Amino acid sequence: MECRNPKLQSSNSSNQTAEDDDQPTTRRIQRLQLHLNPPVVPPENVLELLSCAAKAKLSVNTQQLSDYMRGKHRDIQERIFDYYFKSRPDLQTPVEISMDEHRELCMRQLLGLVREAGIRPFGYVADDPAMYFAVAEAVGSVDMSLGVKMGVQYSLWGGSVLNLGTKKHRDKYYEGIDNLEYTGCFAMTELHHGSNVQGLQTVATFDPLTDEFIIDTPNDGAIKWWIGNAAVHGKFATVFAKLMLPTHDTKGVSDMGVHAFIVPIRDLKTHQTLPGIEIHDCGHKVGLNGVDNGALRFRSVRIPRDNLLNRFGDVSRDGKYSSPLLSINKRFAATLGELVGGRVGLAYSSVGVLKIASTIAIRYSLLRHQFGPPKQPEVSILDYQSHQHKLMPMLASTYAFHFSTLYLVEKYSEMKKSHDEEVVGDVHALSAGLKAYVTSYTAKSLSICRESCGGHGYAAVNRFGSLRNDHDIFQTFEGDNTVLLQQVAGDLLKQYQQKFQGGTLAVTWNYLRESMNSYLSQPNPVTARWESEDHLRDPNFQLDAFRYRTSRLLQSVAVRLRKHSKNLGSFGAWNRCLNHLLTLAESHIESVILARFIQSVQSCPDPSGRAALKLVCDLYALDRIWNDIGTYRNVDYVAPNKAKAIHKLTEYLSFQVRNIAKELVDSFDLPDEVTRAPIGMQSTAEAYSQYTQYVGF
Ligand SMILES: Cc1cc2nc3c(=O)[nH]c(=O)nc-3n(C[C@H](O)[C@H](O)[C@H](O)COP(=O)(O)OP(=O)(O)OC[C@H]3O[C@@H](n4cnc5c(N)ncnc54)[C@H](O)[C@@H]3O)c2cc1C
Repeated sequence: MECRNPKLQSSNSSNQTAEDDDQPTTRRIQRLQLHLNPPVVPPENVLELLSCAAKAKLSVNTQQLSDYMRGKHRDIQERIFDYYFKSRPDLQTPVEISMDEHRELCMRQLLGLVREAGIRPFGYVADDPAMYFAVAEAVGSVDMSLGVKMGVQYSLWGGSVLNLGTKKHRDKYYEGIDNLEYTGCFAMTELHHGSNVQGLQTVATFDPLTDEFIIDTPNDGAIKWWIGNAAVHGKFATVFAKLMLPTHDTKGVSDMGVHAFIVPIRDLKTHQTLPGIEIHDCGHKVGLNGVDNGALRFRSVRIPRDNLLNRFGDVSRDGKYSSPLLSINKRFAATLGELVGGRVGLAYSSVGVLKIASTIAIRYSLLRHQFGPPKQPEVSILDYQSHQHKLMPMLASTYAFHFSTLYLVEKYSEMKKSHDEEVVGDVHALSAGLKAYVTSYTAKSLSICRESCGGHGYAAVNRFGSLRNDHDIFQTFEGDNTVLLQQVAGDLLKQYQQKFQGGTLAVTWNYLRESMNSYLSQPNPVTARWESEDHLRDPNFQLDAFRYRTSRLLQSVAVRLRKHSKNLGSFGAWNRCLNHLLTLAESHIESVILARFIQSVQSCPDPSGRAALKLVCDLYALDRIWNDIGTYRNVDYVAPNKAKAIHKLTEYLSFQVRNIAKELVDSFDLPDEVTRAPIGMQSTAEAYSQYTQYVGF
């Protein structure tokens, strides 16, 4: 593509002069840098990618790019779309629907999927997680409430039985969970405690006389709250409660920590609420009203000893406790660790939502024409620089997240097979970080998409309202994002300490080994001034910038924590540095996302697709650097001239991406039934007519 930005051209040529002035030193430092930070992309490949991306007009082979993107599980997604949109259009969710009708419809949608379309998600939870996440993404795009309801049934309730229970539980419950006879809930959260799971107050006391546990809600704060499937459809609940064992000392009982128990809540035949259980409806929500969230109170509810999900801790007939894990903290970590699948699914589905929203917004922005030069046709609103600024980095991020969440799913599947400790650690931190980062980004982007479509973006039929309302809670459930980012920061600090004690680093953190070394020296004053397009678009520079920032944040927060701990204690010091820690976690996740994106660009077999991805990847990287330019400037990693060049190039790349924006959203390969917004139809010729028909013309 021709460089149509004269300012950029002149700045590039002047860069050349600046570099030439200093050539011998520059080369020496470059060599030194290459030694310290081996390049992720060999220089000859960088040139090839750049020359492709710089061609006069990028022509994208949508089919090939789409084939590269869609991965292995497209067939099952097509089966799901065919079922809901072709065979059973009566199961589609209308734009206007009451809460009660929506809940019933959602249940029928799920029953239809399992019993009529013959898709059995539970088998995938057990044996093929990547397939399960593909199913979840597809049903979520039919109706996000359906995606969440399915998640509650199979990933949360079913997953707790599979992952926290043992063979006896699997034998007894698998079939019923799979065929939806045993509908169930995952009852962890209480009125007074959500994120702080160790603060739960529900108790399960062992009664050795009857060989039962007695489940009790000791006060109003311990009422289980927000429990999906509880208000209407659930027959069982996995209840998280403190396990109390009788002792022969003065205390009388001993608290063994939070464990999970299967508690029947409704009669299997009559569906009546069982004795001792009180259920109320959490009522109408901001979104996801197809899911029946309820509140549960237990009054001395007796369940057999066998209902303890006993993989990480068991109680014998005579009331003795045993566990392969020695401390309460270890058992707690192992229990929660088994639940990361939900986070992986949310991160993955959130990218699906972002694809739908950005597709609608970009297609409409191409179609919509407003104003123009005097006496000339009006221009597409996507030709406005401000509009490109709103939507093109978002499109680039969507691609970036696509590849990183695919990677997360791969890693999660590997973890489920190998149980390798290093992979487990990596998946825990990566799933927490990506879930938090991606869902927060998508939530913000949904508002930007609505706004970028003007008034028509506000019509419910054009989807942004329901997408935004339904998706919003992705930031909170399965781990609040702010809390999850702290886990990532905590993990980074642990890795940092290990590094200085000579330990090994987990896979995703490996880069710290090199970048911490380069961090310890001051930024190079010569490279800080390099501003040529070739340099700024070199993935080695981009990754180095991301990793440098993370290393610096990590090193400085470690020093601050140490300093504040002396006076404030570790809790107070952590709180004093909290914003710093959150920035560190985000910075690390951005580095991981960029590294995956760069690898995915290189692996794309089709040259036209590779060039398009390279362009989009550069925009992702430079936009993020520009967003945080203050940090880079403060430490002189980037000199003023380079900061200016980064800004100019980011705007120019947005403009270049705009020119292939249609092909890039088409490559997401979302059928019109999935986007469903009249203003976001694939064929722009139809968009206005669909919309006018919808209102009755
Ligand atoms: C629609 C919906 C469905 C749900 N489904 C289920 C379900 O099926 N089963 C279930 O068990 N639960 C469910 N939940 C509950 C959900 O998991 C909790 O809402 C979530 O864990 C957060 O807990 P909380 O709401 O108590 O928020 P809190 O933990 O009270 O957090 C409130 C705010 O405080 C901040 N905060 C908290 N701790 C810290 C900290 N250490 N540092 C900094 N900031 C902090 C958070 O960032 C947040 O902004 C659901 C909730 C909703 C709304």
